[in-house]
Amino acid sequence: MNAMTGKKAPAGAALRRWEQDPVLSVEHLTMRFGGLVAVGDLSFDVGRGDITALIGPNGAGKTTVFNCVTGFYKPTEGRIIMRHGPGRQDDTVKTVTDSGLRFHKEGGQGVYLLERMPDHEISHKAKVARTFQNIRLFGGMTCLENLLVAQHNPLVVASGFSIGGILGLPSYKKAEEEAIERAVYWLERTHLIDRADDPASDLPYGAQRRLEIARAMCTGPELLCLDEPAAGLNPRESAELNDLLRYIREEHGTSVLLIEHDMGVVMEISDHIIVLDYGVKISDGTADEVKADPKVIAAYLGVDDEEEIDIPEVLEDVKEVVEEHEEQVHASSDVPEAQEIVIADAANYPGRQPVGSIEPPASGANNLTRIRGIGPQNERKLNALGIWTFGQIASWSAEEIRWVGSYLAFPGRIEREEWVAQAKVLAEGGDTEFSKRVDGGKVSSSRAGRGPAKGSKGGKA
Ligand SMILES: Nc1ncnc2c1ncn2[C@@H]1O[C@H](COP(=O)(O)OP(=O)(O)OP(=O)(O)O)[C@@H](O)[C@H]1O
Repeated sequence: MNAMTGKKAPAGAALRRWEQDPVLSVEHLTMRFGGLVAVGDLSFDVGRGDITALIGPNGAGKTTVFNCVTGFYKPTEGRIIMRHGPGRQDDTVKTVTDSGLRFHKEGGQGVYLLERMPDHEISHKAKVARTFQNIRLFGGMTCLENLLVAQHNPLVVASGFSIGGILGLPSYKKAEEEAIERAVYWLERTHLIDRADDPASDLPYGAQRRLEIARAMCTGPELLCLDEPAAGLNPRESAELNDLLRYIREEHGTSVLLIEHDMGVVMEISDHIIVLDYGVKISDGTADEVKADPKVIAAYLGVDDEEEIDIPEVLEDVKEVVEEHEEQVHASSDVPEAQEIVIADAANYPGRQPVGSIEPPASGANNLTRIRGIGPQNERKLNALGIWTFGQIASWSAEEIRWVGSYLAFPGRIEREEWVAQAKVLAEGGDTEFSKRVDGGKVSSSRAGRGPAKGSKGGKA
């Protein structure tokens, strides 16, 4: 079956590379919103290991396709097949379709019918990861924390849904170490390792885009779906993005499906381009084929030679996009649901505070995320140790610094001694450059301002 046409390829007709070995096939996809047909009877294949671009004018239906593939929308009609392992696996696809099951996997192979699966299964079982048009990082968490939270699922599984975690089982410790290793790897690959301890909302726009990709890659996807990854990037950042996507494909064999308006990016890196207009496919082929297609030129690339670009207007648009984005980051600065805290080596804790003080001291807790390098995840772990105030951190002994460093298992670039120095200033009621930015709302934090953590709870020892 040919996903482009929905028909069997005529005898003798050579299948395109992406038709022979598709990681994803979208077949006869239709999505209606009331009377509006956002996507109509759309079929295409995404080749394994390819960079595939979905392009088209505004409102063509690209994001709707992404939302159907990643389970945010249930399609009105159609089938979306994700495959692990080589080839079309037509027999398995038929068996799964006829059986009414959602997927079948065996050995290294698997067939997943995404239109039947909830979004969390699409990411964890079918291994499809995505980024969004408007960045959706946890702005108040550090870069490293954002990448650890993305791997929440394997950690929960390794902890036997928390019981093992509380007991500090080796499987949990190992999974935690692997999660950190993976996070550090992707921070290095995306040139963000020096910002590991900084809140995500404190990064420049282009760096946040890279962090989103790093976060998606931490889940070990087979297919990475990127919604306008180059939006708002300057030419240097766009070139870096191209290199990163090529690296992801070449070194990890991850297939990439992207929506992109930046034709420089699309034409340079895409192996395969699908063009939509009004929810319908108007072209499908290599960059050279699509560029030469009169339908595409008419619908999309056809810019009148006489037409002049109004630079001030473009800059105004960019400003709007950036402002909208900043609002989004601040809006999404909530900390996701807390995980159980593990204190595996509690008996050897050299600190003066009792381990596992669940409640803050009567005098109130400080907002420890005003210390640069302590994000909300670390703050919770410190609270679970009974550390609630700047004064406590300011008085850490060298031994305690070492112990806490290993407890947090946090390969931060900001030395613990630097935390202690900041804590000393804050404990005296002073400010640091960073705390001023937190207090001024310029950096998202676990909570607003300088005051005590109301209703804050630590984990169990
Ligand atoms: N949840 C929804 N409810 C109603 N209409 C929707 C919904 N989502 C999308 N649409 C409509 O479907 C059509 C396709 O929208 P979509 O966002 O998929 O286009 P797009 O190609 O991604 O556009 P852009 O490039 O501007 O992001 C548009 O007319 C849009 O208004």
